[in-house]
Order: sequence, then structure tokens, then C-alpha cells
Amino acid sequence: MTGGATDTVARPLLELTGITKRYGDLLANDDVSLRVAPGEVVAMLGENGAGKSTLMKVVYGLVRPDAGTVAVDGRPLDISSPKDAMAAGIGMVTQEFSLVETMTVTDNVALSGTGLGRVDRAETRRRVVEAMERVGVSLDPDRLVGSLSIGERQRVEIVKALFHDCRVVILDEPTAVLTPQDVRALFETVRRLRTAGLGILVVSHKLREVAEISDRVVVLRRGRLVGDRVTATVRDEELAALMMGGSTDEVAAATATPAAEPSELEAAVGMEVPTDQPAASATTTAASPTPGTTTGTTTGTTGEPVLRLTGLTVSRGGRDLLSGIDLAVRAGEIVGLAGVSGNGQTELVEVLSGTLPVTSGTLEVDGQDVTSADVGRRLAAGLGRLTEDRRGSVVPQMSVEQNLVLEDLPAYTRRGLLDRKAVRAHAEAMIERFDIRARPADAVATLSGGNMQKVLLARALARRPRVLVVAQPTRGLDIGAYRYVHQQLDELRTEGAGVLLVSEDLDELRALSDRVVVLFRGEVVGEMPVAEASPDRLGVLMAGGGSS
Ligand SMILES: Nc1ncnc2c1ncn2[C@@H]1O[C@H](COP(=O)(O)OP(=O)(O)OP(=O)(O)O)[C@@H](O)[C@H]1O
Repeated sequence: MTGGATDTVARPLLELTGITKRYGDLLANDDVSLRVAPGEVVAMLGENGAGKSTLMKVVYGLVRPDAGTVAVDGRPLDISSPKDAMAAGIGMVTQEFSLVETMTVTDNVALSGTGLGRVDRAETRRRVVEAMERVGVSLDPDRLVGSLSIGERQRVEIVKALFHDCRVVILDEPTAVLTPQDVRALFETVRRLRTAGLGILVVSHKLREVAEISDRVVVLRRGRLVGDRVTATVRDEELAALMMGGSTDEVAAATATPAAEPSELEAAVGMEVPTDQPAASATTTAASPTPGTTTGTTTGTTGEPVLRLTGLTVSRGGRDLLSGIDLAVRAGEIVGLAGVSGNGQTELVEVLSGTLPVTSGTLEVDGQDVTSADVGRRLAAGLGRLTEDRRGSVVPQMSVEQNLVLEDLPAYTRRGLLDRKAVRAHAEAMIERFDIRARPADAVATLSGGNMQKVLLARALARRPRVLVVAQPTRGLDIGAYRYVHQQLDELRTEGAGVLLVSEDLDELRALSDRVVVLFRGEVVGEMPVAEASPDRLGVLMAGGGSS
């Protein structure tokens, strides 16, 4: 590792001093000071709601701090928009890309600057190619962004930052939406940025990635910067103690595991399952595939199908998005759905949720045909769901407590009126159980990404559905929440519900599922017990190697 220890010597490229941001009586950032040196990668860790995004938004001009300064190269800046940040040499890549799908890579990069009208296209194209070469990104500059994968789109965003000569690049949970291959490519790019002398600030929840990519780690807790360590020498337990509060000993005891994993803590909290771990077996009764996780408790005696798709086809514009899907999820089992993003998973979840109509085929929940049923009837039949579109699944201006009961209003209504006491009591219970960092009356729009996700999970799980369809349930969650969600899914299975788990995280799929089904170009191309679902085998199928 380079850079970290020299930070105090090298002149900082980026320097934050005393950044404070209040939302009402909540201190999202509390007097945060932080430096990033040239050629240094600084990772930022913190629980959901710790204030990471707020701090990044301050640096990128999306949020005005109440106090504090941002300086680049020793020059204090007055940043009030992303344009100001870019002009000062700061670029940010978030999970929500700001790209125009119908335009080429080159035009997207150009558009982010001075606007298309005034630029020389040939010159722009040449500079885009040059920026890509600098960081080892190979993309056809003339390709339409709409045809690019998620990982490729992220690369376009990075190229955008380089195109504008940014010297500081902020990456906000950059690996959350990437395949393992794309993660490797991203890390290679980050290394090249570092070699080129850029300063990189990366927000992450994944200790393994932090260890691999960063020189220094800083930890935010409840708005305050509580730790600043050299990555090469810090122990995971210490980072966890900083994140969660409490002493290293307490955290170590709380997360104790007998196994000496590459990262004991990650294993203990069920955060990362090394890919060479044996996968859960559909028939195991005790041995958990990952020390400390709750997986592997299935009894192997699964029941009747609680979800059955027969010949399910969805066509749009003459093209099949889903084609002849036959799939059953039985009571007491978790079926993992693997696939590279864009192969029909999102559509399948939308169809099940009732937001995308079926072209042909049938769909049954717990024996009831719900093929053309509306969302309410599906919920009544016992379906629970969590789609990828978190923001679209809440009513942002409504409170946490209202959102929590939104799908179960009759249970909270007395004589035509909402039973406010019961709603509040339910919210308090869910906030406690899911460790949601918010108050019952807070508008959901003000929650951090991870906390919003927890609200949705709490809502779906509280109804104890017969079958739960979940997409990317732990994306963006901190390590404690990751573990809790896995426990909850496992508990549902033990209670006899079925779960369809859609996840791009193969470790998660293999740790939780009894069976894995692979989707490629809208078709099921493979199905196997999890014991046979090695990453290699899944990888081949996901890439289309199993389709005829
Ligand atoms: N616009 C807002 N209005 C009120 N409160 C807000 C607003 N934005 C953020 N907050 C609050 O500030 C705190 C920090 O949120 P932030 O999004 O920075 O957390 P985070 O560390 O990025 O979390 P996550 O890991 O879940 O993304 C949270 O308690 C959040 O509810």
C-alpha cells in the first residue's frame, strides 16, 4: 500500500475543515475534518445514516454546509453546485448515473461539459479516447450509452471526471451495482488514477474491498469522524468498533467466530462469503456455509409451491423480455435467481409485483391464480415484495410510520379511522428491530439510502408473507443490517414461507439459497441445488454458455 502514512507530510490535495451540516436538530455532519493527499485512496466507512453521503454531497456542491470549508490544493473553495466542484477539480461518481441513453459515449462526456453545440466533435472524441487510455478503460466512444452494461456506464462517469481534469474523484459505493468482473476492472482503474496522482475518496460498506483498494480508512459515526487509520495496519475489529461504537473487545465478543477466515469480522457478521467457501446444501440441517451467518438451517423438507410461474412470457415492442419461464418456489425454501443485470430479473420482479402485465402464461401465489390480479389482491394472496426501485416503493413525503403500514391499512384502521397509537407502536417496534436510524414522524424522503431500504424490508417482512420476492435486499446496507436481513430471510424460510431471492451478489445467493436458477436473455438457462452452484458454473451460465 502506498500513500497513507505519508499523508501528514504530503500537501493535501483535498482538505475538509470543520464541515458541519444540520437537518433540524439532527447533526448529519459534525465538525468533520479530513485530508486526501495526491496519489492516495481514502475509504470512508460508517453505518447506514452515519452521514457519508451528506459529506460527499457537501464536497460536490449538492448540499450547502452550515459551517466548514472545502479546499483543493490549499485553496478554499466556494462550491454551490456540481459545476463549481468540477471546475475546482472534483468529480463524483454515484450509483445513479446521469447519462443520456440515446447518445454516444463521446457525446455524453461532451454534454457534461460545455454543451454539445460549441465543441469540436473530433477533438472531443480524441480527448475521450485519451482519457480512457489513461485509466485502462476500453469502450467504443461511438457506442450508444443505452447499449452499455452498468459497469460500462460507470466507466463513462469516471471518464467524464477525467475529461474535466478532475484531480479528486469521489466514488459513492461504486461496487454496489457491479458484477465481480466489473469490480476488478474498477479497482484497476482506481489504481491507475492513484498512480496518476489523483486523490480518491471512496465510500463503501465492504471491508474486504476497503482493505484491497485503500491506503487509509476513515470512519464516520453519527456525523462525527471517529477514526483515521492506515489500511495496511488496521484490524477489522477495530474498524467495526469505530463504526458501531463500543470497544474492540466488545465488538469482537459480539461478533465472535471460531473460524479463522481471511476477514474474521466479515465472516462473523455475515458480510462477505469468500467465493471458495463451500455453498449451502439444500439438504443440510445444521452446518452453516459461512461461520456466523444463519444459513443452512433448512430442513430439506420443502412443501407445496407457494409461487408458481408457468410459461410466463412478457413481450414488448415485438421482443420477449421474459420467455416461457417455468419456475416454482416451495414453502420452506429460498430460490436464488442469478443473472447478469439486464437479463430479465428486473422485469420478473415487476411482473410478480403486479406492475408489468403478462403477455402469456400464468402466475400463482399459494395456489391462487393472480396472473391478472392487481397489487392489492396479490398482497392479500400472501405475496410480499421488495423491488430494486426503493424510491418508487415509498411515498417520500409521508412519514416513516405511515410508510410502514401503507400496505396493511385495514389492520391499523378502527371504525374508519387510522389507529394512530397502533401505527406509532408498530413503527417504534420496527425501528428498534431493524435499527432504522430515524424517528417515526420523519419524512421518508429525508432518510439515508440504507435506512430507506430498512423501512421497505420491515414493511415487507412484518406481514409474514407466504412468498417473498426480494431484489438486491442488502445492497447499500451496513454490515450489521446485512446480517440481520439474512437472519430474517432464513427465519421466513424456517417458518415455511418461500423466498425468491434476486441478487447480483453471488456470495449472498450461494449463502442463502437452497436452489439457484439462472436467467439469461429472459430465459431460464439453468437450475441446480446450491451445492452444485459454484461461481464458475454460474458464471458460464450467466454469460450465456449454457443456452442452446
Ligand atoms: N434532506 C434531509 N433532510 C433531513 N435529514 C436528512 C436529509 N438528508 C439526510 N438526512 C439525515 O442525515 C443523516 C445522514 O444521512 P446520510 O445519507 O448522509 O447517511 P449515509 O451515511 O450516507 O447512510 P447510507 O449508508 O444509508 O447511505 C441521516 O440521519 C439522514 O436521515
